[in-house]
Amino acid sequence: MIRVILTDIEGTTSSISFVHDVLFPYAAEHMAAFVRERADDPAVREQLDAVARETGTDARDLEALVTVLQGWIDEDRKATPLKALQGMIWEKGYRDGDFQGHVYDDAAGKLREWHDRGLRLYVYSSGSVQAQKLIYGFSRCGDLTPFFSGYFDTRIGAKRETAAYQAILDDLGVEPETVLFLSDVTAELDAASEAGMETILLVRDGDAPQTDYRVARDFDEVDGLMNTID
Ligand SMILES: CSCCC(=O)C(=O)COP(=O)(O)O
Ligand SMILES: [Mg+2]
Repeated sequence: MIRVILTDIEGTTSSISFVHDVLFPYAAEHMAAFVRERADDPAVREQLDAVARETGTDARDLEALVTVLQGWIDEDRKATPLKALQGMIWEKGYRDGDFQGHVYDDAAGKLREWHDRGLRLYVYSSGSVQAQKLIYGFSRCGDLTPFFSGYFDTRIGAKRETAAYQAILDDLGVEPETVLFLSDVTAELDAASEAGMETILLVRDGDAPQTDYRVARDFDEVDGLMNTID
């Protein structure tokens, strides 16, 4: 019986285009100024040092670090220091009202309903925990953060690695078959099911791929499929 729902963000609760056409360009536009202005802030410095270590770049060469980070944004690299810096940059955009977090109506409705039914809800995204709290806290459907019991990002591991899902299970202290993982990426479902979790593939747009996974078009269909899982 499912007691915990672990959800992906991009392509699952939220549209891919919001992340790629609004969030990523905003971070790209503001990255250089942010790094220049905030490089001495210990939280920012920690991430810049991590970028420098990972790439062999001089940690004091801010322009070179920005070039690396812009390249990572362009290739959608799920690198923890980039994700941390993006979260810090997006905070201003949300607070200034430049954009609201995109969450599908069906997702917002079911998150509330599942929470009220006593299910425990968690997020697992490549976006940093700060970015996760922002997209749900400043969502177009209102503040959804009260529905979540916790958040996981790439600091627990990469989303296509089984070890990350095992680490999440250890952290939650629950049996794998009581956890339902929702994602639009089959490689992530492969890793989660290898760890013993139940899974549903979200296909928000277009044709469903040939797959053995349960497929849902939205969270109303997820809710229906959940009843078929023992
Ligand atoms: C937290 S919103 C930004 C999401 C993000 O940065 C990203 O790379 C998408 O990752 P996901 O694991 O949600 O597909
Ligand atoms: Mg996704």
